[in-house]
Amino acid sequence: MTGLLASVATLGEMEIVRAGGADIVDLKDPARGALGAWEPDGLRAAVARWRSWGVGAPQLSATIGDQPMDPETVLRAAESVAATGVPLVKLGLFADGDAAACLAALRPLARRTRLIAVFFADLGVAFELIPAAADAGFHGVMVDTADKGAGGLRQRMEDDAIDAFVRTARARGLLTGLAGSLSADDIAPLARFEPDYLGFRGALCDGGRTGTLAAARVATVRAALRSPRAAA
Ligand SMILES: O=C[C@H](O)COP(=O)(O)O
Repeated sequence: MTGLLASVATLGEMEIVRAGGADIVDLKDPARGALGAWEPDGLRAAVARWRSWGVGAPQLSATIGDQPMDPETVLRAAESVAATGVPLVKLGLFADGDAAACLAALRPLARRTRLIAVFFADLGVAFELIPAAADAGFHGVMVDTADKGAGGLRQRMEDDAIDAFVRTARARGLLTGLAGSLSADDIAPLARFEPDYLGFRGALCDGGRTGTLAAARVATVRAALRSPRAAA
């Protein structure tokens, strides 16, 4: 079954999505961009909260912020998030620099932290960077959207290309995730491609992705992921 990655902006939201059955609790500040980062103090508090959950807890991930594609900058940001104890660190591959050099620069960190490279459907997905991420020791790859006002994943990327992304990544042993202004209606069509996770923020909130996360919305998405055909 495809799992639920739920992006949260506060400790209170962490508890809501944990109670709602999220498989990955993803620490992200949506007001700061597509991959907006929490402050280090907040990350440390979130790690402490996550550890207090004990056995059976969902996984914990965090984003490093929308960083320019400069290897030193990206490495520093990823190391600073990893240093807080977050076990899964997500970083975006933007179109403004040398993403391949950034992936290579992260190789030492990938030996001690599980890294997820996030591609952006609306910036153009460079398929050749999927094996580059695997070669650098990354744990997984996702596709998301960078411009949250410009349509969801399925408006910005053809189904065939989404399918090819998942298959290419899986063939390299990478964990796979799909996100990008997804709604419950996107679950059945995307579940067909059997990604490991679908990621959500906006659909979980009253008032859009910078609004208030609502338990009822989490329940709707969780149920649709359990029975995608019934939800179609
Ligand atoms: O990683 C998943 C994202 O937080 C999805 O955010 P979104 O549903 O608002 O595009």
